[in-house]
Amino acid sequence: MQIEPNPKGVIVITGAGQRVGLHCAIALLQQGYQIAVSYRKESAGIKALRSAGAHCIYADFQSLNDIAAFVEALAVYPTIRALIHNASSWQPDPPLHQRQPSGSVLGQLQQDAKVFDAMQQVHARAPFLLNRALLPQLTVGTEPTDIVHLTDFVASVGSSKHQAYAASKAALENLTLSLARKLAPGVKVNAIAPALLMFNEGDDAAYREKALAKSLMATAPGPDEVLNSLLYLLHSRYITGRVLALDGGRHLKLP
Ligand SMILES: NC(=O)C1=CN([C@@H]2O[C@H](COP(=O)(O)OP(=O)(O)OC[C@H]3O[C@@H](n4cnc5c(N)ncnc54)[C@H](OP(=O)(O)O)[C@@H]3O)[C@@H](O)[C@H]2O)C=CC1
Ligand SMILES: Nc1nc2c(c(=O)[nH]1)N=C([C@H](O)[C@@H](O)CO)CN2
Repeated sequence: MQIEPNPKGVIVITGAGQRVGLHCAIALLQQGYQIAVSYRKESAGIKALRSAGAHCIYADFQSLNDIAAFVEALAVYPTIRALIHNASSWQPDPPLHQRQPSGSVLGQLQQDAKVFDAMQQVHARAPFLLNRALLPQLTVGTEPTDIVHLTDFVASVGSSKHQAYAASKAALENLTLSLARKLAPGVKVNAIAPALLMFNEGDDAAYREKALAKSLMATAPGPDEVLNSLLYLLHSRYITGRVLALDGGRHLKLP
């Protein structure tokens, strides 16, 4: 079965059950786009999106079977206006090991590899696979369409505690460049690289103060900043292969 094209088009957002993804999905629905999202947790956000008319599809992007099922579920749309890769897991690196004479090296490597592989799978492999699989639907019409990768400020400067996460976001930034070359002029491919956008529930006052002090603007601007950047990219007919920095001037803050 194919779904009648919505005049504003279909926007696919991954990981839209909460926070930035949810905020953007709701706002874009209100602007008249048809929205299809991926989720893992059946959250209040997903229930709200479903009742507002969004197409909510279960997918864990560490699983190739789930990625295939997600692509198959999206086959109901003959065309896709934009594909927004927001799904992400901010996992810290495991603690550095003290080598024990009797300890298992393999066990330690497995623990480290689990985090590294998870980060690459969610942030680099899944977008790479989805971009290729959904390309036919992104290249139907004559108007340019969009792929947007949500990366991170740390992709360009590294992170001592989230090395695997930062490396995987750097991989995604590099895919932005390759894909922009490959797909122009039919598809614009850009990245949005935020520094701190919003805190997590358990972040204490000391952490918040330290995190805020890292940027010149010294604020946590919230998800609207990403929405505004997305709309800017969707409305542009010229920007491709760029990384939009949403970092409050953090690049100018000396350590
Ligand atoms: N928040 C911030 O301050 C910053 C955010 N960013 C980036 O902006 C984007 C949005 O951030 P934010 O809203 O905070 O992200 P969150 O961590 O709050 O949410 C990300 C979403 O990704 C989904 N997800 C996680 N792992 C998987 C997986 N294996 N397969 C499929 N989906 C998965 C989650 O789904 P579910 O809930 O269903 O499990 C979740 O809804 C992310 O790409 C993030 O890296 C960058 C810098 C700063
Ligand atoms: N997927 C996520 N990525 C990131 C998160 C998050 O909660 N989920 N949070 C951050 C932090 O806000 C950081 O920028 C400052 O502490 C980074 N990435």
